[in-house]
Amino acid sequence: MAIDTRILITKEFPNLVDLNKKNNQAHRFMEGVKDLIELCGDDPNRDGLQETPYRVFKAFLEYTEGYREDPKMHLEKTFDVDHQELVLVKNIEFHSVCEHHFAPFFGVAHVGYIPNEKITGLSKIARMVEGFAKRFQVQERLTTQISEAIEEVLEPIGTMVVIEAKHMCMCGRGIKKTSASTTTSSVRGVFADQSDARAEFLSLLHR
Ligand SMILES: Nc1nc2c(ncn2[C@@H]2O[C@H](COP(=O)(O)OP(=O)(O)OP(=O)(O)O)[C@@H](O)[C@H]2O)c(=O)[nH]1
Ligand SMILES: [Zn+2]
Repeated sequence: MAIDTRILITKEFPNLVDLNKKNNQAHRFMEGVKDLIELCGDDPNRDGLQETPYRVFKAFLEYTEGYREDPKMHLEKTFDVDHQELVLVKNIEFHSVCEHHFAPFFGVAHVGYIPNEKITGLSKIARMVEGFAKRFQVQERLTTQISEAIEEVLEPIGTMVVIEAKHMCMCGRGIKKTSASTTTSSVRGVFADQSDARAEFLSLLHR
């Protein structure tokens, strides 16, 4: 029997769904997924696909939860510490969605900065990365947004971000290069001005 997906979503996402409005956002999204299933050549009413529009809606809310926060906010709780040396958080795993194909891309972000009085909690850097990753993205913008957030909130001596990722739109479709990975970087302050600073970041990164 078909479940009333609108009732389920109302319980889980009360702010997004108003059951009294037939044409609410969740309902429109799920109708779109049903159309997609039909256009691809399958039957949205067959047993295995009946709950799929609801699942896809929930999944997209998760993929895009970064739109419903300001990721910079996570950095705002700072501590005054006299440490003007590199702080490098390596291998922050992330999952994002490529804005061209809605295919996943995922990998690791390495985030380094040289504080100028203000430091933030290490987990907050990972939270900020998550906030920018959970949007429709390209890898270059993700990389820049992370470095600019650190620059803006922590006002450090310099910031350097390197992201390594695999794009499913290049692996499972299109050119189908399953081994290809992409590295991007964004440098600000002392990392833009001094090759020594970049070299220190890279030597700690590859340790
Ligand atoms: N620069 C950049 N390109 C990306 C990213 N994610 C996906 N792409 C690329 O976006 C491009 C979109 O190209 P289009 O020609 O408009 O789309 P397409 O016909 O599906 O391209 P193919 O993937 O070559 O089949 C492709 O080359 C993708 O590899 C990203 O994060 N950064
Ligand atoms: Zn893509």
